Amino acid sequence: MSLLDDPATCVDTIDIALGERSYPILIGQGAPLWQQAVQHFPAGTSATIVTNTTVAPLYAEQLRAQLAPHYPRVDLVVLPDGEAHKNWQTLNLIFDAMLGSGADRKAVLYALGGGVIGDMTGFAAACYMRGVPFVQVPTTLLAQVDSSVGGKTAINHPLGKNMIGAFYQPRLVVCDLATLKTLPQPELSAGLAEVIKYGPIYDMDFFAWLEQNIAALKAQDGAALRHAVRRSCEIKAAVVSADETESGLREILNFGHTFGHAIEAGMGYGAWLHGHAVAAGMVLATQLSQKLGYLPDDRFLQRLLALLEKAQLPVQAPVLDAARNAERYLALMRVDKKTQGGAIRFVLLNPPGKAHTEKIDDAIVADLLNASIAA
Ligand SMILES: NC(=O)c1ccc[n+]([C@@H]2O[C@H](COP(=O)([O-])OP(=O)(O)OC[C@H]3O[C@@H](n4cnc5c(N)ncnc54)[C@H](O)[C@@H]3O)[C@@H](O)[C@H]2O)c1
Ligand SMILES: O=C(O)C(=O)C[C@@H](O)[C@H](O)[C@H](O)COP(=O)(O)O
Ligand SMILES: [Zn+2]
Repeated sequence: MSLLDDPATCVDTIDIALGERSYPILIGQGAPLWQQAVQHFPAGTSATIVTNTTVAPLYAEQLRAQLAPHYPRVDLVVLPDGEAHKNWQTLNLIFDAMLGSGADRKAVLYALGGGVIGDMTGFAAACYMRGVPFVQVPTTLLAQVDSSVGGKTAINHPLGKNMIGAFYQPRLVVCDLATLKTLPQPELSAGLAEVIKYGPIYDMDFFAWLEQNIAALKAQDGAALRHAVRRSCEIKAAVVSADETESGLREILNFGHTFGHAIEAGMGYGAWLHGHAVAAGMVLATQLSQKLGYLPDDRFLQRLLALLEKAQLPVQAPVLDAARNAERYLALMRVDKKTQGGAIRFVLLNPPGKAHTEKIDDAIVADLLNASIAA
């Protein structure tokens, strides 16, 4: 499909190739999208829509109307909204509702919302009666370009982000671009951070396209958004299809996240949006790449800073501890899932467009943090 096709009717399909766990990502809007989506709904004895208090009044009835002809029963679970609720207590609300309504192991879960709902619903699907099918219906830009794809599901632990979870793939991802119209600006920016991430780790032509089109994206131009969602999903699909469970290549999707997750946990979950923390984390990871000699000069850093600022994203990481800031960051980052034998491993650029992961001495990272984060 080209950008010239009618955005109101065309539906893009991207396939995640994982053998028997393969599934399509459908990108479009309204009736044409859902006419295709229904053909991929998993069969089941019931459907349970999991959503939150913000998204339910906006889109739950629309989704229920799509599901009702296909399932004997459609249930609705409405969770509290926010990253602070991505925990065991909230996860249990899903199990309580499913057991209470008699959902059996042929039940199908539908995650309707952003990444928090998607990650928790996916984890619930992985666990309920040892595994039931689930479908992602992402309604934030971040969820459409990243979290709904690839099967990482999790809840947070006070000591670390996404620490309890499973790799568990959805059966289908349905990205309805029309839902983005109600997204508040800070959430749109948060999604743009993960879109921008795909440039330096994989595709600098896409980064250049983003530099040219950032104003259109911020203005929610339909064709620009569709291209950004499609290209992001293509890149994520290629990476996940090559390395489903992050034994190597998939780590590049964590660019900026070693620092970013420390910011989220250190500031308290919900104080910094995930995408905002990733933006500040990408700046630090780029500075680290430069400090290690992988970037010849600061030209890419300056381009990244300019693009993030135009996307209304933070470029300055916060102080987590006034007295011992670097030590606090290092302690939080040591819990990162990429850490091996106590050594923190960072995703670095070498050059922009290509990334690798490497153990870096604490002293080098502490120097960077002390220089980059004003006390
Ligand atoms: N599994 C993965 O691969 C992966 C990838 C990236 C991020 N994540 C996780 O995703 C989470 C962040 O996701 P997020 O940025 O979508 O945050 P979110 O899920 O908290 O959603 C952001 C806010 O937007 C609201 N919202 C959702 N859709 C809306 C709409 N259409 N209109 C108006 N409001 C709407 C939500 O209720 C919430 O208040 C983090 O927990 C992060 O760790 C996971
Ligand atoms: O899909 C992946 O792989 C990613 O790393 C995508 C990230 O944007 C996402 O935030 C993910 O949840 C982080 O994974 P984690 O394993 O570091 O918790
Ligand atoms: Zn992320």
